[in-house]
Amino acid sequence: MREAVIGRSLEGEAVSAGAGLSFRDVGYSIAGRRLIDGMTVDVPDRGVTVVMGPNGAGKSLFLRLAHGLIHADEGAIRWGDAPVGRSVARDQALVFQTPVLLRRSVAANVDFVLKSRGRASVEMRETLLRRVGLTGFARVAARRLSGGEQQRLQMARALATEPRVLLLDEPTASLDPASTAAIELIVRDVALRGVKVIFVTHDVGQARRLADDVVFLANGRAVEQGAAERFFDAPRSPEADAYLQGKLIL
Ligand SMILES: Nc1ncnc2c1ncn2[C@@H]1O[C@H](COP(=O)(O)OP(=O)(O)OP(=O)(O)O)[C@@H](O)[C@H]1O
Repeated sequence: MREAVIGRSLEGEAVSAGAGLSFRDVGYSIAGRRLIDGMTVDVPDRGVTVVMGPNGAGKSLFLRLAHGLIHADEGAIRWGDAPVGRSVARDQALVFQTPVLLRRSVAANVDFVLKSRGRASVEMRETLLRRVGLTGFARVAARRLSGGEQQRLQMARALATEPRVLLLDEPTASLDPASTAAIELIVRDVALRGVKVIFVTHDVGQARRLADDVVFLANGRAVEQGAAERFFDAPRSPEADAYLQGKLIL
């Protein structure tokens, strides 16, 4: 079967860009509809950046633009000194809400990614499975795992690429609190190891637990960004204020 790409990284290939992300006046339209509109964002090169905003705000498009999966019509997107592009994307892993896995064993799922980097070994696989709390699951068919376990396996596959940047698009949206906590632990561990994390979520509690800084989007624009503590204590924009109070923004 065709392998679904969840992230790419080429060992030994130097990428000059630092992990700091900047959007400058970025525009993106589909069929004449302006979905991202003059978006300017600066994301620090360390820690966990949480991206929040109402449905349709442009969070997924933001991640896809940042990863180079789609291309801006206007403006500039850079990671450090380098424009977003293939060489930068190779240093990143992107994890979606719905796990994208091979219909094979847990071990085969991790080995596939390790092999693609020429570094498959039982030891590496076991280390990765331990990091995501799946020790002892190697021979289990991936499709037999619970939703939370599948998402942890997807995290192991992402980490197998040794990304410098981990982009997560609502990875816990369909998980129960225990599975959500497990993913959050992994995310914190990854960030402590120096990997830049950009995490899209609707869950304000989760955002408070994870965020070092926040980017808040509404209507295809970044309406607010900055340190998490300040954002949650005193949001400056009416949109973020309404969102944090659970009020619908149209
Ligand atoms: N391929 C596409 N074709 C047309 N419109 C699109 C496409 N992809 C996204 N959009 C529109 O762009 C807007 C932003 O979409 P996006 O998926 O980034 O929102 P989001 O903030 O991630 O929303 P949600 O919280 O619901 O996941 C939405 O109005 C969506 O309908």
